[in-house]
Amino acid sequence: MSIRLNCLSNMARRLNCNFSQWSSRVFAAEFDSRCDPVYFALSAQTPAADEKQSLLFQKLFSQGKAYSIHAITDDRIQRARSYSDLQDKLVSALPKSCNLLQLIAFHPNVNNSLVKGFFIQDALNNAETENMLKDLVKSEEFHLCTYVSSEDGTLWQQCVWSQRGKECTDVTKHYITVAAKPEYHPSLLNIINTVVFYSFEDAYRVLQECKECIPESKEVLELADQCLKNSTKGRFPVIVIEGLDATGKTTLTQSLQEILRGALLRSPPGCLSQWRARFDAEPPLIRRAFYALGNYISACDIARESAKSPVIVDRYWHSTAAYAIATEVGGALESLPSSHSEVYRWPRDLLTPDLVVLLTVRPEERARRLRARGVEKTREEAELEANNLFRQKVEEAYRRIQDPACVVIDASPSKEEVLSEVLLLIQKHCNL
Ligand SMILES: Nc1ncnc2c1ncn2[C@@H]1O[C@H](COP(=O)(O)OP(=O)(O)O)[C@@H](O)[C@H]1O
Ligand SMILES: Nc1ccn([C@H]2C[C@H](O)[C@@H](COP(=O)(O)OP(=O)(O)O)O2)c(=O)n1
Repeated sequence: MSIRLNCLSNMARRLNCNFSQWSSRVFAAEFDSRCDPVYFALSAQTPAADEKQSLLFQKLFSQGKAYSIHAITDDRIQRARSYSDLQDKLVSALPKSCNLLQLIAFHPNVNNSLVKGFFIQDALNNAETENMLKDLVKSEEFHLCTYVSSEDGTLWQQCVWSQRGKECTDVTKHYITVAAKPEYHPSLLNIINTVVFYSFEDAYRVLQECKECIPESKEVLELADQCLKNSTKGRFPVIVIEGLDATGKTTLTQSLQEILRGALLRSPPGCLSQWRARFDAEPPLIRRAFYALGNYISACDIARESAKSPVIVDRYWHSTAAYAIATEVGGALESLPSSHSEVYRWPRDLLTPDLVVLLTVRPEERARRLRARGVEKTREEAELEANNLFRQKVEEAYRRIQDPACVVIDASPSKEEVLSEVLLLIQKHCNL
């Protein structure tokens, strides 16, 4: 995997890559999101042979032939979209003998230094694989490396491939050494301003940069332009109901609206519904900026309505941040940023509700509710199984968000019991 992504912006510099610019990057190849990645770095000098290291590297590099590839561009929108395109191309076109791993390169402790790519193990050393990857490099959008061992198989080198005229040749070689496991999972480096946005301007800027490639962005930006950036809450309480799918948000918010004679709003607001699927299909940078702007647009409605009556909101900032963090952070529950991390802070310029209630339900009860909704049993069970870790991560991220923190309610009991518990909470927190 190249180490130079955000340093080099043109072909000339790519061919004459300066080793010092990228030697400090660490690479992480992930076999399975539940296990630690294999961390490695590059070295200009021949490293001392090390038995443990060579065993680790054999697992990575010696399965037939190994390659790494990533998109090259300084433009963050293009880079995010190229990564998604590359993933689609690799998944559909690589021979079945290939094993596709996530490979990330990063500068330890440097925010937003993370570059995503792929590591490919081709057990059968298939000519088709190499041809396909070389074709991708010809587009000059991607950067390709191969990995070769010394004759005795104890040392490994990374060869950087480049397109020269019509030929694809290896231009530079560097030794590979084991890198220390970083204190935090490297995915944490790319949360702030890449998947979670802490101001209107930061989210707005992403969609502005998308205007050319996603024309729908202009319409979303126009709606955002109409909303007051610092919407001030009225005198009536604002109550947000949060929770995973099928925890009972719709049921509860409707009952609360009736009982409190309030306004029922949601984020993203109805005016964005027509573009939701469009932005859901985009990479996290763009998709999450869309949801972040949705909160600011909802905040305008909340400000207006809370001058007239209590306001109940179905999902808001907690959902935006919790899903974004849980999706971005690879690995186990323990990989989530620690409770006091700044990623759990509330955006300074976003209207703050009086109460945020998080509905949680036991997994069996959630499965029962989904069944009652008519979701096919086997598919739903498979989904639950596959997403169990993800669901735990989202729920844990919800619980860690601060100022305001959410009040957690067990929503497994009957609808009436859940409603009366939440009404008690509202009385206590909102003087109603
Ligand atoms: N407390 C409850 N006890 C039993 N079933 C419930 C309860 N709350 C909601 N449900 C049912 O669970 C399903 C999911 O609820 P819903 O309100 O649509 O959740 P969400 O909006 O969070 O996806 C619906 O069929 C609903 O009738
Ligand atoms: N305010 C919000 C609401 C939803 N989201 C995102 C977070 C998740 O990716 C999805 C969850 O939406 P989902 O369709 O499961 O939820 P509902 O069925 O609308 O309750 O939307 C958000 O980022 N911000």
